[in-house]
Amino acid sequence: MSGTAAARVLPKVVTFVTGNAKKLEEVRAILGSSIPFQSLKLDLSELQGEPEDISKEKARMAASQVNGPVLVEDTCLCFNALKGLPGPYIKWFLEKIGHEGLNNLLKAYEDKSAFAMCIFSLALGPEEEAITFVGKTPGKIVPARGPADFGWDPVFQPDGFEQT
Ligand SMILES: O=c1nc[nH]c2c1ncn2[C@H]1C[C@H](O)[C@@H](COP(=O)(O)OP(=O)(O)OP(=O)(O)O)O1
Ligand SMILES: [Mg+2]
Repeated sequence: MSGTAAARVLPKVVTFVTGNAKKLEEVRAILGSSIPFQSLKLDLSELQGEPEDISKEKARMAASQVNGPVLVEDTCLCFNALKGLPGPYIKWFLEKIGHEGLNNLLKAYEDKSAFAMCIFSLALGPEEEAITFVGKTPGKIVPARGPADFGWDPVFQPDGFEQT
């Protein structure tokens, strides 16, 4: 991050740090004007490990770059037949093997169920332990259909919905 970006960060305003424009759009729509926040586009390292640990560490890294309160979000797509994988690694799986490859991963299994998991972490500063919030949506992996403008949306059909 450049020094000028850090200088723009106001104290006591939470900075939502993401490199993903679609994600920012959704968070902005959800938070509205409920809390004062600004966004900062940083490409943070993709970490490995358990999803909650990854999210906490991501918040710590973001807070130390911003030097103030940050909110980060990490999205996992977890296949039950694969014990939760690709999970936090979905970004690279999607990039390398695409929607069809994600379906092929489950060819060997009857169970096509999956869940989308969003983990938000709020860190008040680089030295503070992040507070983590987890939300899960159950569904299943299906051949791609519908709008293809956001990540793995075309292959995930939430339970109780006819659309991906
Ligand atoms: O609602 C969603 N619907 C469909 N696809 C989604 C969604 N939300 C994230 N995605 C994609 C983006 C990325 O390929 C992977 C998560 O990786 P993830 O590290 O959380 O996102 P990212 O690196 O793009 O942004 P960030 O800079 O906030 O880490 O799933
Ligand atoms: Mg990321």
